[in-house]
Amino acid sequence: MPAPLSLPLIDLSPFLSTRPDPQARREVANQLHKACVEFGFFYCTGVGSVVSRDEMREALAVARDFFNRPDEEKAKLRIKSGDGARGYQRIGENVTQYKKDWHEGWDAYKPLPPSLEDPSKLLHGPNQWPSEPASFRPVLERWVDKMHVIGHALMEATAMALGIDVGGDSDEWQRMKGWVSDPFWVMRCIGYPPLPSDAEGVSCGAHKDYGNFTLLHADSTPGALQVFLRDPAGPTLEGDERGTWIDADPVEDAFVVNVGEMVEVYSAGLYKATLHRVVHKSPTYRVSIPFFFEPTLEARIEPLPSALKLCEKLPGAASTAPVKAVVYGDFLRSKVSNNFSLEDS
Ligand SMILES: O=C(O)CCC(=O)C(=O)O
Ligand SMILES: [Fe+2]
Repeated sequence: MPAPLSLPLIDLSPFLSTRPDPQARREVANQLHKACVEFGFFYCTGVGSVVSRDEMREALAVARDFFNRPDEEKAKLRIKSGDGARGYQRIGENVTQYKKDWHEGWDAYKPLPPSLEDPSKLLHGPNQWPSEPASFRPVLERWVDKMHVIGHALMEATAMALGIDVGGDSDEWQRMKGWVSDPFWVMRCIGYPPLPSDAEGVSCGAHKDYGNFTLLHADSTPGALQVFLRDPAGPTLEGDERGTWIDADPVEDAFVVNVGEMVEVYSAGLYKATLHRVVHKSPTYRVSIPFFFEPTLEARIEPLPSALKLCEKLPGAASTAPVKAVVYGDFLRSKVSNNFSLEDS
């Protein structure tokens, strides 16, 4: 029997070091290129200079403590119909492909300047931070800052992976940096009770992430997150793609990173956003914290010339349909408004 496939591990430390080693960076960029063409997913290690093991534990602990709070307390933070995005959702309120997801969640987005805040407008409300546990907000605000450091490092590694010169002032690298000059980040805390055998959906239905990079930190529960490996001869049909579901079990001190649909656009279809889902059946309460390192709302994301050149060299890996430019904010608004159950019970 062939060994079960697992996602590649990439040590990002050369991109986080203050003393750059060009050869080490080149090697990481090459690994990233291969991982993004083949999987759209990888484990990111070597982040200890940014986030310690204790901080990783603490982030999960405050999220778990929040989910343990009484339902009435969590309900006060429920996502309101106006902003439609920031706050708490009970089990079943998040919907993927018309099926209710078996998880509860709390979502925060980059805050808007007070002059632009308007809770009656999609995404324009304030974040609804819980007051208990008291350390929830300071711990997770620090987390947001740290995820930005890793996000920017991933951006540089991706530029190199696409063959872009990041040392000088190349126009393409300037453009990429501009796209993430003020990321419209999203952070979710997700709590997964065991999936009942009669649930109509799964813990989190199969989907692709829509933005730039997702940095997922989850507790040690195995057999929950699954990634769809595209394979024309694979046993499973998901939408119009054939492939195989593989487990993406947690690796200590590593993030699970995946590329979203915006990377697919600027890499001209070379680095594909990949379907993933959560099917959590074991009898524990699983907690995860995906952080979405996204473009600025105004960024007009378009296929990069270097990516188009690479596609000519790798015709099999590239997208068959031409990839169109999109303004990230427009794309995001269309996605967010589709994500929630319409029931208001
Ligand atoms: O909880 C997880 O492992 C994955 C969550 C996820 O895919 C998402 O929120 O986009
Ligand atoms: Fe996801």
